[in-house]
Amino acid sequence: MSGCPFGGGGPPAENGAAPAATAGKSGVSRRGLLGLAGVGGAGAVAGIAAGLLGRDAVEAAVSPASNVSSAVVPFHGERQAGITTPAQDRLHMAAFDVTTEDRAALIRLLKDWTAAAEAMTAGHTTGGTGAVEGPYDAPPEDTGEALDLDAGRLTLTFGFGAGLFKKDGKARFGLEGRRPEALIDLPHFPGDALDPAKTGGDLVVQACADDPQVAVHAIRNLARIGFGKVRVRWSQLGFGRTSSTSRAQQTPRNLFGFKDGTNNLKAEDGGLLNQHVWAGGGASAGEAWMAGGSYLVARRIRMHIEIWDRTSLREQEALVGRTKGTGAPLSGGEEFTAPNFAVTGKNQQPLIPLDAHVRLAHADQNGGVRMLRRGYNYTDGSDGLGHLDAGLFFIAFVKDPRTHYVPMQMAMARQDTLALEYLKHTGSGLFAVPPGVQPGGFIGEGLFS
Ligand SMILES: C=CC1=C(C)c2cc3[nH]c(cc4nc(cc5[nH]c(cc1n2)c(C)c5CCC(=O)O)C(CCC(=O)O)=C4C)c(C)c3C=C
Ligand SMILES: [Fe+2]
Repeated sequence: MSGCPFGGGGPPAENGAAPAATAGKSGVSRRGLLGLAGVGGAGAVAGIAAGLLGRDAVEAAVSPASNVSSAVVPFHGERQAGITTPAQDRLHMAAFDVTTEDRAALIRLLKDWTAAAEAMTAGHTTGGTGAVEGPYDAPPEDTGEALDLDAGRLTLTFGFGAGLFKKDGKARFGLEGRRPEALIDLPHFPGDALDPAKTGGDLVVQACADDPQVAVHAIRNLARIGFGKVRVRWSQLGFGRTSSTSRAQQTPRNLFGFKDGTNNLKAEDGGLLNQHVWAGGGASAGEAWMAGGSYLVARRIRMHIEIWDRTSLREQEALVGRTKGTGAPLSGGEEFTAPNFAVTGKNQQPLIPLDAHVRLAHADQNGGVRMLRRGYNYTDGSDGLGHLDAGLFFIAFVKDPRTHYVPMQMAMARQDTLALEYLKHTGSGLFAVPPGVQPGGFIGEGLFS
């Protein structure tokens, strides 16, 4: 761990941000604010900070969580971090229902979340006084469990659900005409067994980090800041990324034991990202705020691992269409060899079966569309019937879910034997992820301008 993340060097960021060194803060220290506290008391600090110094000064005054990580992923940038930035190993995602109907309160929340996200992704505590420097008789501004931990490459990625725009037939927050057409209500897919308590949400926050405590701390503090304005609808912990988002990363494995993420879109795929991941400005002026953003599809997919574990290796490989050991396609070669769907074996049957997952998911079968997958394994205890509630928390970022997710999911739900016999979708969400935040701006600013 090194010195201040705003002062040091750093590699170029992959979210279009300047390196940490130039991302830029003026560097008012927490100690400086505490000096003010001596004049008016710590309680006055918040008022001074919020009212007189302005948000930049408050942001700059965040207190270091202790050591500052060299592993800081810049929060600011053209795109939000947590999409093409290298996938970390831990996830805590939370969806929130917005309980206030006050537009100003919602904007205030997004500004407060921005300030907290800037602080936490830099390895700092939240608020002007952090976890232990505030008034003794008031709850601390930061919950404290990340003290002594570094930034852990924390990324916080924010998205807006359909319920932010309209709920129970009523437009909300003056956002009529601003809902992007691509932010559809996902259709019911055959076999869906969605739990309403694990589905939907007006806002989503994806927290990814190297350390689960860092990710959990981040969501917890955002929920605390949102008290009285938002309520957690569902949250999901994940471990063991199930995708690579950079060619520098080794392909990880899912809970079926297979390499997952081999043929994922990766940060290095520049032009393809424009084609398949980054959203355009939409057909109407009202949705221009989404240009450069993306759409996040989340699906909680339970895997029937006990049945899988009694399935032969031959059958497992046929279901996936790749070998379990190396991840090579069944048509031959090594992990990154392109699958050949035409080649047949001794019995004239295709080496990659017609119902294999990789065949049905491949761009050739889906009008050329691709997606950037960024999912995680999960286990949430057991179901009381002797089975683990385990699976894959599928996350994908796509340019437009109508073309880049729904048709592929529909085909899988109908024809993919892996999906039909071994998977059950129990939760779901679709969120519009706005472009990145610039210094001095706030999350989703364009939506409110
Ligand atoms: C609708 C999209 C997809 C869902 C849902 C999905 C679920 C799912 N996938 C696996 C395991 C693997 N998937 C692999 C490849 C793959 N999967 C999708 C899409 C969905 N998967 C795509 C687009 C691809 C790439 C296809 C290609 O272009 O070749 C693989 C192979 C390795 C890889 O390329 O990543 C595995 C293994 C599980 C277990 C699962 C649900 C629990
Ligand atoms: Fe897949």
